[in-house]
Amino acid sequence: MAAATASVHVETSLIPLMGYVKDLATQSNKLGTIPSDYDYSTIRPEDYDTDQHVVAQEQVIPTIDFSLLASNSPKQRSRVIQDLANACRDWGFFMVINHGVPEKLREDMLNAFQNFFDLTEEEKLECAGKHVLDPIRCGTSFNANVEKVFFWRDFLKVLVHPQFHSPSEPPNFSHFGRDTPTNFAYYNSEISLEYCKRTRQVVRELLKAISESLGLEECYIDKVLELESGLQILTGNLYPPCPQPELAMGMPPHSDHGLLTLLIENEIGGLQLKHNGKWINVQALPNSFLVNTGDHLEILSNGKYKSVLHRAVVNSKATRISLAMAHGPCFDKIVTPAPELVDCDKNPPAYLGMRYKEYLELQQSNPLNGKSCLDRVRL
Ligand SMILES: O=C(O)CCC(=O)C(=O)O
Ligand SMILES: [Fe+2]
Repeated sequence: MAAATASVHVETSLIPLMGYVKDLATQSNKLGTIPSDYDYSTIRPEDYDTDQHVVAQEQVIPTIDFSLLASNSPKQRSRVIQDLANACRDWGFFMVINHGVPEKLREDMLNAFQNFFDLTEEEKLECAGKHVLDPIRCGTSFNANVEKVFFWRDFLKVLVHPQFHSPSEPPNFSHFGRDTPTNFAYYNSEISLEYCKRTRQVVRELLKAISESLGLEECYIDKVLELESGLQILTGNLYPPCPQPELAMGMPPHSDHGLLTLLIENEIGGLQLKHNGKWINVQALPNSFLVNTGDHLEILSNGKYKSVLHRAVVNSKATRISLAMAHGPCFDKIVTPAPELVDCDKNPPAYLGMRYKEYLELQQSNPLNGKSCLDRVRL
């Protein structure tokens, strides 16, 4: 008991010393420079490519019309499944339109996170710097305790399924409520719960279609990975304006741990993905979800669908906020390639099985570095 208390004390004490990028940005923008420990270009030239902002020509990113998945016409549904197969195989990324999640709900979520990031450092302290798998955790960079270079990013991570958490609960968090005439909380848990439910529905439908696209039965992924109690983690990312955006990085190249991540952003772009060896700027269609395929889809599909490498670059003009909703298997599930997709002669298993919880802990407690976590289970 004493040891647990001590370790929490040590970790939380690191956060106020380092501070949030949001506060640092005000000072840096006055000076016109960033501190050297945010200069990503000197430390990771291989990722920096010396041409962070030289990206491939705009390309047409695959778009999936979600409403057609519910189509009565089998022909139309099978066309969307084929589109999903192509997107997962060739890109590991697609945009989803006509998904039915109301625009107002998305805006309310972005506002809730904006309100959270607007809190003072002291007010944020209750959510700060705990263990990587704690249900509510905010901080800066990715894992500031283990990084040599920091990223131009603050975050709030909330576990929202199978247990729903919200930073405005339990009641002792209520002092975060702004002192406005109505004294409403900065983060409305009902709105968050609704958003989580709606995005989970979208993902489970997409995964049914993706199952079919792999030649598996429709509910295969849902059943085998026990998505009824699957993990859902909501991460809000804040990227304040940066006076030297060509030197800093919001989030370094990485793949996501789960199956599919649904991302929305305020109107400011910054997400890039690696496609055919080049970085591509993602320009979101209005009201669309940006969908990344994660490491566990790569494992389950035995490498047929590779998780996409992506990163977030920053800019000097405007604050960017993104909300990434990660969806994964059940925490205790040991995920291996689907036996139906393995053939001992022609297509042997390419990944070892690992409990999803352990995988997540491994990814979150190490520096975020490309697909280094997946490499640990690659055969
Ligand atoms: O902000 C973005 O566009 C990317 C965020 C991201 O990759 C993540 O939260 O895993
Ligand atoms: Fe990501």
